[in-house]
Amino acid sequence: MTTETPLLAVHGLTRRFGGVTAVDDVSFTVAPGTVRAIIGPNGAGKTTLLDLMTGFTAPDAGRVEFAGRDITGIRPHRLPALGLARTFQSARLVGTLTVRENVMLGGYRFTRARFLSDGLRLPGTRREERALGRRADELLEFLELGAFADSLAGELPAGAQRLVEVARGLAGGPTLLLLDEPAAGLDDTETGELAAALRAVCAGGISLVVIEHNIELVMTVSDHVTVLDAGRVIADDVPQRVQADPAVIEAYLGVKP
Ligand SMILES: Nc1ncnc2c1ncn2[C@@H]1O[C@H](COP(=O)(O)OP(=O)(O)OP(=O)(O)O)[C@@H](O)[C@H]1O
Repeated sequence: MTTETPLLAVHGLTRRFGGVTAVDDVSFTVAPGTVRAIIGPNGAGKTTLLDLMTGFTAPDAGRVEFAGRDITGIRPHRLPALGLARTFQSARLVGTLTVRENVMLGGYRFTRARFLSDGLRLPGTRREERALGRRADELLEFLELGAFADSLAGELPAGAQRLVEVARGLAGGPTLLLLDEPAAGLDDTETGELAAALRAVCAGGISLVVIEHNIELVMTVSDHVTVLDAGRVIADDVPQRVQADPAVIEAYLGVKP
């Protein structure tokens, strides 16, 4: 891969559900160490697009390349080993586990061999677990969450929980992390802290794709923004230009500016 090669390239992705084209010929790229936000009104196709990029849904047309390799239709559990991780709106933290344990969960590789060695508690497994714990502590320090490592995740404020989800996403050492509405339910202060953390992650060389409704977060963290409406890309530009784009304003507000 050359420095010009995008880390992620989405070409003409299309997915229909009956008469609805949820994602309609969508293309974009993500360069190494950059942030691309995907925004759009409710029902625009954002979640379907994320599912298409991560093998949870098969496309009717188009393809996805990651680090120069075609990953279209790949089984989702194979992605972490390639360096692609994802957070889920529907899979928040395990409230009854500590923050450290939650982050460690993101680093496990669930294979048949692993299942057996874990069950037998072999020495290699214990070594690996200690390494995962150290990695979790490093990530928590990096995200300024070290003081919470032994707290139960369910007892943390919403903003800190969302940062722990980012740490869990990073635990497997991805080069690309896809975040599904990381700012949902956060107040302005918490959103600002999340934005700073995401910029720090990116400065460390990790690329991000962020699906988000919170425009404040999108404007602060993104290098590029893709705007979807009814499955189609209606804008693809830097945040300042997207914010001023008449088609984007119309899609969001339902009025011509
Ligand atoms: N499994 C499915 N079966 C039928 N229709 C679906 C399915 N998944 C999504 N759709 C439809 O595809 C379109 C895009 O949905 P999608 O959830 O991807 O949008 P979204 O931008 O993520 O919306 P939101 O912001 O509300 O989460 C919608 O019209 C939705 O009803």
